[in-house]
Amino acid sequence: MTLEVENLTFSYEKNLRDVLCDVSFSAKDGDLLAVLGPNGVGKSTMFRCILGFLRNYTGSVFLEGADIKTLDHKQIAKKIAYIPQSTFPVFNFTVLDVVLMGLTNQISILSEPKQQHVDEAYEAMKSLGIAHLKNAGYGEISGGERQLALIARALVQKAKILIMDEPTANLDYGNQWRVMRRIVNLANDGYIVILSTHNPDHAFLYANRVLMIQGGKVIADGPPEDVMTPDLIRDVYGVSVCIEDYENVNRTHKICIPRDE
Ligand SMILES: Nc1ncnc2c1ncn2[C@@H]1O[C@H](COP(=O)(O)OP(=O)(O)OP(=O)(O)O)[C@@H](O)[C@H]1O
Repeated sequence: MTLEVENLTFSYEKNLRDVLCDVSFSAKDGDLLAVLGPNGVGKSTMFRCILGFLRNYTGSVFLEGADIKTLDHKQIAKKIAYIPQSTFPVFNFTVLDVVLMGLTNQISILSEPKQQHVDEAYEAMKSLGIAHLKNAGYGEISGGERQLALIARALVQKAKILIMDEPTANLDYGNQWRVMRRIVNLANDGYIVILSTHNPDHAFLYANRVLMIQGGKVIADGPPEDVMTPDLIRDVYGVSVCIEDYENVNRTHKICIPRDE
């Protein structure tokens, strides 16, 4: 699987400033790409373009060589699963219903799901520690639990590319580690994972590549240790950091995963 983004340029309204400007990058099997950048620089907008939600951009997005604009949402959903930043519920489905939506390429949400699909959804929920919530209303669980439900929904979709918009933003410390470990395992299994995060530790420790975005432009793309220098972080975020703590970390995927309790 390959994803190629070429010279992506987008503005929400004609004659307004470009939110994305000439963004180019590519990702291949096994990449865990962390997209970093301050609030409002265009990370979610870039994801929406890649996913085909926004189409009036210039430039191109190629999914396995096919221009994404030629694919409909179902075709895209077979290859890309998306975890949105907002977990706000629109309808009060049960948690199980929401997770089953990840299988809508295989089942109709209007018919009764097969036991096999329910089992699959249940296993995904169990692996994320939310199986006990299966009959709870999606609108009646916490923000972190909703985020885990959306991750479970993406997992059952079995798409080889996962685009995750701040997937750990609502999670407690333990769940952050568990979800990051799961993400790393997926990348080790050959999935392409592209995630935005405001947690530089996650990017530094787990990603094999970091894309730094500022003002809608990619200002750096490379291994974390090359991109996340104190100078660049000061330029982008206006804060001084010390990265010495990471110096002795063997930043390979497997070693940085905390051991199971
Ligand atoms: N629907 C919209 N209509 C007009 N402008 C929008 C819309 N959505 C986002 N924007 C603007 O586009 C810019 C980029 O927003 P985007 O959500 O992509 O940023 P982001 O990097 O994901 O930010 P954050 O880290 O805060 O989530 C911002 O200036 C935002 O105000």
